[in-house]
Amino acid sequence: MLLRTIWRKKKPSIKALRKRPGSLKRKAVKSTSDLELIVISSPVPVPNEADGIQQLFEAGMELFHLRKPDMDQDAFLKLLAQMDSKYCNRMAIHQHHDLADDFGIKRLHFTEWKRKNTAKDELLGLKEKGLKISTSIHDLGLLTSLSHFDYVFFSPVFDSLSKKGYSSSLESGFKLVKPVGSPKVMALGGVELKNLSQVKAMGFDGAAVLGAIWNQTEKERPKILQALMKKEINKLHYISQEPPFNSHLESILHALEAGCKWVQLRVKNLQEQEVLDIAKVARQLCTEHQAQLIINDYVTVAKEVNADGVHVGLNDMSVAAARQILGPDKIIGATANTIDQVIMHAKAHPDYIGIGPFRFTRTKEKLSPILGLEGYASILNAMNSLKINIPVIAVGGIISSDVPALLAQGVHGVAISGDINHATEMERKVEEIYQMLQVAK
Ligand SMILES: Cc1ncc(COP(=O)(O)OP(=O)(O)O)c(N)n1
Ligand SMILES: Cc1nc(C(=O)O)sc1CCOP(=O)(O)O
Ligand SMILES: [Mg+2]
Repeated sequence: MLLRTIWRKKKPSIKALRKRPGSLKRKAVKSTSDLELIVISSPVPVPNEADGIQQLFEAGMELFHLRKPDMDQDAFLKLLAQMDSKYCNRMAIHQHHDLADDFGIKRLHFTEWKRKNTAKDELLGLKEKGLKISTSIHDLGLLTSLSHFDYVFFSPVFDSLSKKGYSSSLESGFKLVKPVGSPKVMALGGVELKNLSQVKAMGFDGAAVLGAIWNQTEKERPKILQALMKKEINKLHYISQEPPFNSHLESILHALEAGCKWVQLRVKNLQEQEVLDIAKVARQLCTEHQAQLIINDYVTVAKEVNADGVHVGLNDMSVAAARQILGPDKIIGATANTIDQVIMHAKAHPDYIGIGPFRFTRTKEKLSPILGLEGYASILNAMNSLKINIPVIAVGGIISSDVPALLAQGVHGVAISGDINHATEMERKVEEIYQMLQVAK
C-alpha cells in the first residue's frame, strides 16, 4: 500500500522497478484457467519413464493418465512404485485397478470394453467411495447414458499424432453440444500446440495429449507441456496504459497485484529500444505473478524478452510473419472489425482474434467503426456458419457490466484497459470481471 502511494506521487525508474518486485507481497490468486489439460502416458514403455513422468509433474502437470494396455501387473506396479507418492492424487490408472488403493490413487479410467463389462451399480459404488471415474468414447451420442462418469475422452478430434491412419471424423467448424447431465468431455487425438485454442472454441471442457508430449525428446517434454499450459487464452486480457501519474510498469504491477493473469503491454509513441526496456521488466513482473505477457505490435521485442505472445493489428506485421519469427508455441492474436478481416486472419491460424471496438473509447486513436452487441452477433454468427473456430476477444470501451451480454453473443473473453486502470478499487474490479466471466461460462 505504501509502495503504491509512493508510486502515485513519483514515477520510479525502470531500474528501480526491476529491483522492487522481490520485496512485494505475493498473494495467491485463484486460477482463471478453464480448459483442463490431461497428459496420457505412452502406451509402450519409454526409457527412463518414471523420471520422465516425475519431471512432467514437477513442470506443473495437473492430471496424468497411466495407460499401458499391454503391461502386466508386476511391471505396472513397479512403474507406480518408482513415482513420488505425493503425485498419486493427480493420477488415474487405466489398467490394474486393484492397485489403486495401495498407491492412494483416486481416479480410475474405464476403457470402452471395461465400461461395457462393468455394472453401473459397481461404478456408482466407486463414486460413493470418493473415486473419480472416466471412460473413452468415439460417439458423442453416448453422452446422455454416461452421466455417472466424471469425464470422458472423445476421440479422434484431430488426426492422431501417434496412431497412423486414425483420422478425425469431425467436420470442420464442429461445435460440441453437450446434453443436460453430460459428463465433462475431453478432446483426444492429435491435440497439439497449434490446435489447442481450437479445442476450447469447439466447446470441449479439456484436452488430453499423448503424441504431442511423447513424440518429443525427454528434455523437450516438460517444455512442451508448459507451452501447452500457457497456450490457453485467458478470458480477461488486461491492456496496459499510462494513466496520469502512472507508468506502464506501475499500471501492470497494480493489475497483477489485483489478480490479472494476462497482460498486454501496449506502448505507443516510444522508440523500440524503450519498449524493449519496459518489456524486459514487464516480463519479470508477469513471471513473478504467474501471468502471461503479450506484447502489442513489437514482434521482435516479444521474441527478445521471451514474451508468451504478441498482438498484431491490421497495420502491423501479419500473423504468418509473426509466426515465422516466434514459432508455433507462442500465442499470436490479431485484430479484426469485420468478418472479411476475420476470414483473412483465419487462414494464418492466429490463437485468438481481438474484435472491436465494442463502443467508443479514448484509449485507442483511429478507431474502426463501432460494433455494439449487434456487430458481435453478426460476426460471430458468420464465423459459426463459416466454421471458423478461433476464440474471440471483445475489445474497446468495455466495462465490467458489459461482460454477460458480450459472452451471450459467443465471445470467449474481453480485453479491457480503461475500466481496470481507472478503477478506484482495482482488485475488486478485476474480481468482479472474472466472476462475470466465470459465471457465464
Ligand atoms: C485484444 C486486442 N484486440 C485488439 C487490439 C488492437 O490492436 P491494433 O489494431 O493493432 O491496435 P493497437 O492496439 O496497436 O493500437 C489489441 N491491442 N488487443
Ligand atoms: C487496444 C484497443 N483496440 C481496439 C480495437 O477496436 O481494435 S479498442 C482498444 C482500446 C481498449 O481499451 P479500453 O478498454 O480502455 O477501451
Ligand atoms: Mg497494433
